[in-house]
Amino acid sequence: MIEFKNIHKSFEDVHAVDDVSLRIEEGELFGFIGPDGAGKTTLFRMLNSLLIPDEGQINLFGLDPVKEYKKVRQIIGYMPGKFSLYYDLSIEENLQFFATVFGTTIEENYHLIEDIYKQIEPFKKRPAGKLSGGMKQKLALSCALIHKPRLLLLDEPTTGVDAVSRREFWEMLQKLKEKGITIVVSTPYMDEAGLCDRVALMQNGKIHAVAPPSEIVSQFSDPLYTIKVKNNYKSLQALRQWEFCENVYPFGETLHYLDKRNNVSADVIEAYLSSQQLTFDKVEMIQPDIEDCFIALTHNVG
Ligand SMILES: Nc1ncnc2c1ncn2[C@@H]1O[C@H](COP(=O)(O)OP(=O)(O)OP(=O)(O)O)[C@@H](O)[C@H]1O
Repeated sequence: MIEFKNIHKSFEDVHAVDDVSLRIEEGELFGFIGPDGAGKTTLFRMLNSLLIPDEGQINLFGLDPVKEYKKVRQIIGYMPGKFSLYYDLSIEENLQFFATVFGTTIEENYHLIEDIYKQIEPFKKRPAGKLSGGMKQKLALSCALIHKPRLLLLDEPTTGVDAVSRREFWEMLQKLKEKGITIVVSTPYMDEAGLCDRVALMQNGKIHAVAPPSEIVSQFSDPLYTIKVKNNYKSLQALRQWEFCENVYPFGETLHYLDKRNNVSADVIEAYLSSQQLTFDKVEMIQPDIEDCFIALTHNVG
């Protein structure tokens, strides 16, 4: 079990992590979801003993990362946001290096990385600096796993990686979870939230919700509308000025709209848009996804 109790960390006047308390069970695939600057990296760096909290305690499988940092570093496989690889070393040399640092050998834990490593093994003599984003990511994951960690800590592992490699990466994480490794991952991509057992929605150093993704979505009870308009910016401004508007935001190529009244129909919204001389395709009630929930939870929160 991993437990954060009232964790605070500031950098001068920035509250990077602001009173975070939560518990992650052993064997979970747990995600921290939040935009840049939410505090995810700072939280991860305290968990793996690279930063000391200003206040609060962390319990990592019974260890205190401040007092027992040497033991903590042995049981964590950390993949930082910026790639951790040595670019002048080849694939094979990078892996060898990480195995040696942790006092193990590639052979000893090869079974753990086999599925991932065999995809890059044909290029094992190539320097890490000459690999594609997806290949670097697979190598970094292999390096983080080579000492058979109890916790795999992955800080934005899919940022800057193409869509196919992102999907493959999450499939690899599911397989590692089946092997009993606890996985804590951060991501700014809301669509990846649905692939975690539970997620924490984080912004401005605070956790706004912790639950399985399906539960977060099911708690969203307000009617939500999608509006396809010709001019998103003009329509956004007009809707924001409408007295009944609870919230409106761009969502892909459409707008998502919430009304202060509970029983408003799409026709009423269409009538308002027409009265403002705005051209639209249609207004439809839709089911929210995790991104809508994130926006709703953090709406009006400083
Ligand atoms: N060493 C530091 N010195 C000063 N400010 C910092 C430092 N590290 C982080 N911060 C600030 O703390 C806040 C949280 O940053 P953090 O890196 O933890 O967020 P994040 O969610 O990981 O986002 P990102 O993807 O941008 O790293 C940001 O405002 C950041 O500028």
